[in-house]
Amino acid sequence: MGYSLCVLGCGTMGIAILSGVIDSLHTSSLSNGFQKWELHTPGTLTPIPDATVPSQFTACVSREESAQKLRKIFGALGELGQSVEVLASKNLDAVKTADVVILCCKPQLAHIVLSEPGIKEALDGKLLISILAGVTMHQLTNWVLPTTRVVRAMPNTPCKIREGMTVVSNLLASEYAESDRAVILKIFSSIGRCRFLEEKHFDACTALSGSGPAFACIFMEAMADGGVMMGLPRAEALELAAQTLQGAARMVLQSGTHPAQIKDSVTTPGGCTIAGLLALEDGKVRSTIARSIQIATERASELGQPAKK
Ligand SMILES: NC(=O)C1=CN([C@@H]2O[C@H](COP(=O)(O)OP(=O)(O)OC[C@H]3O[C@@H](n4cnc5c(N)ncnc54)[C@H](OP(=O)(O)O)[C@@H]3O)[C@@H](O)[C@H]2O)C=CC1
Ligand SMILES: O=C(O)[C@@H]1CCC=N1
Repeated sequence: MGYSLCVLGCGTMGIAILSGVIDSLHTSSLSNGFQKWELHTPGTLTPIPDATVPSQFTACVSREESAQKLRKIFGALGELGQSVEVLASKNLDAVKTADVVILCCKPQLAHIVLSEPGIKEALDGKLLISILAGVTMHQLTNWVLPTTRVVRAMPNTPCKIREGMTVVSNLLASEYAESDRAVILKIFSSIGRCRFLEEKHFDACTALSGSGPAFACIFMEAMADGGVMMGLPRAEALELAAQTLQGAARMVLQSGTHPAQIKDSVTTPGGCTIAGLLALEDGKVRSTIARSIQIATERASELGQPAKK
């Protein structure tokens, strides 16, 4: 029916991706792994298996303690009819039985994980999706056999609630490019938005959307703090801040409204919004936020690279 998906290094991001994908299988009409129905013989509808939908899941970690935690997390998802096999220090067994592998370990461990005896061979002819910040296609393709199809993806933590943003590097030409693209789109579109971009943009994407939830949450927390300063209860202040950011973001995404237009429409002449905006500008908020993306991009480019002497 479907294929076997292995998450190699199932920590924060691995859990976010697997949880989102399994949730999407449960809630979508594709949950049975069939794409559509076909009229084979008159009056008989036969399901066509969807080869882009995963149906078996493996999560790999290094420590048994982490495996125990994952079994609890994914045990709950088992009630949705999907089970995840959790393995500690058994990467080779997992990769051997997988069709598609998502590499989610720390960037500095990538080479060690991929050089474990037998892993290269186990990845032969398979699709390897790396979500590691800073580890380049050039490095990854050097660490596997030429027959392994490698692609980079940069997702973010909201994948866990299927509101993620994932950027995927353009696929290398191969006879599998089209089917790989379909598999990748199925995984990452099921847990949020997904778009393809050239690899040269990856460090910037890592900073903007990969790290972005952390930056957005600093802004959100600060807005809530301001509300608390002015006497709002903490919980309500946070709800107001979060829903306001979500609303503004949805206006941009859904109707294509430019952020400056939204800002202008909120800003009544002589009103309170312009007073607040000027205070923000006094604090150089725009350059501070833009510089944080610049600095994070520069740091992303160093991750997974040999330390400079
Ligand atoms: N966090 C984020 O928001 C994002 C992270 N990324 C990228 O995702 C990757 C993972 O980040 P994150 O999830 O935060 O990190 P975590 O530390 O949460 O997860 C790393 C996982 O790797 C496992 N691991 C360690 N050594 C091995 C090994 N030898 N074999 C198999 N598994 C191993 C760990 O298991 P154990 O606990 O047993 O050691 C752990 O489960 C990084 O490369 C990062 O750049 C990309 C986008 C967003
Ligand atoms: O902080 C990091 O290095 C990772 C990559 C993007 C988000 N978290």
